[in-house]
Amino acid sequence: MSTPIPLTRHQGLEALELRAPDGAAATLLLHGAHLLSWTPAGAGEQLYLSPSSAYATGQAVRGGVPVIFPQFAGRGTGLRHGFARTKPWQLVSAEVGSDDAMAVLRLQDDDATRLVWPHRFEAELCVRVAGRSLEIELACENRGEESFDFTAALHTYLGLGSLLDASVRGFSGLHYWDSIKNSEQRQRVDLLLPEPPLDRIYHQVEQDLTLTEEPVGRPGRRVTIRQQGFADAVIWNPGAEACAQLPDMPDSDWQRMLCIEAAAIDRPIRLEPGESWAGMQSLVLE
Ligand SMILES: O=P(O)(O)OC[C@H]1O[C@@H](O)[C@H](O)[C@@H](O)[C@@H]1O
Repeated sequence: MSTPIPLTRHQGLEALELRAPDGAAATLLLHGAHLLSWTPAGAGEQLYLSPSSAYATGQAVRGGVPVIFPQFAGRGTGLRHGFARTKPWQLVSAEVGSDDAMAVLRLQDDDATRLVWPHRFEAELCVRVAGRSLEIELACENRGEESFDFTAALHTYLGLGSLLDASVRGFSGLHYWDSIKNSEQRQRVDLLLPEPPLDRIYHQVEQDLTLTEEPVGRPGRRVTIRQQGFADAVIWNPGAEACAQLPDMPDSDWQRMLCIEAAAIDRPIRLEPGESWAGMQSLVLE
């Protein structure tokens, strides 16, 4: 048995409040299919959301989980980080099940998207919360008559008490592109103590990543991050200087976030007519 979730409004935009029977919850905007909030059952907010973010048509929200499609960053001739994060998506379904809450949103090509990316496509984003877990799945189908390539990411902003207490594990032996040093590097140790500015694209990420926060005298936190269908993982923190240049983020908030993104960048996804692809990022609060 399932119960439909009604559309509501958040910051003046259409939104869905997902709440599973066990209390796990998430807030999803139709604008950009942007996930703003994730609170696992019995726990607090896990995502960073900028208090100075804009909520307006054509603008991207700073924080939560922006959907990056069909272009990652400036790697192409299209819009930086693609158009998906600034377009209105359509509601396909949203319901509370016996042990979860789930929503599916859809984006199709239109005159505006074909102007910047001349392809016919149908993308879907599915968000599911249950207990201590969050699953975000992005899928895309080629609805046209020619093949196309795209890059994509689920640009997850994890919220932190303090970056100083945070570490990430799971990168040992991986090669990465350091976008700040503009060079390819290899990570030898497993442990990453984020020292911003940090902007890396790790390749061939097959193992789970673990974000740990260990504040002195306060309870710690561990989130396991798994990805499927996405070969790369991006770690990004702007640091003090670049954060001060961001109009939609308070100057000191780089200390309160770390982006861990499931991404397909290094080898763009190629879809032949009629073909489809799906990639998922799942997060579990231990
Ligand atoms: O400011 P934007 O467009 O949301 O991008 C934020 C960051 O997104 C990350 O994914 C990129 O690796 C960074 O280079 C970029 O600065």
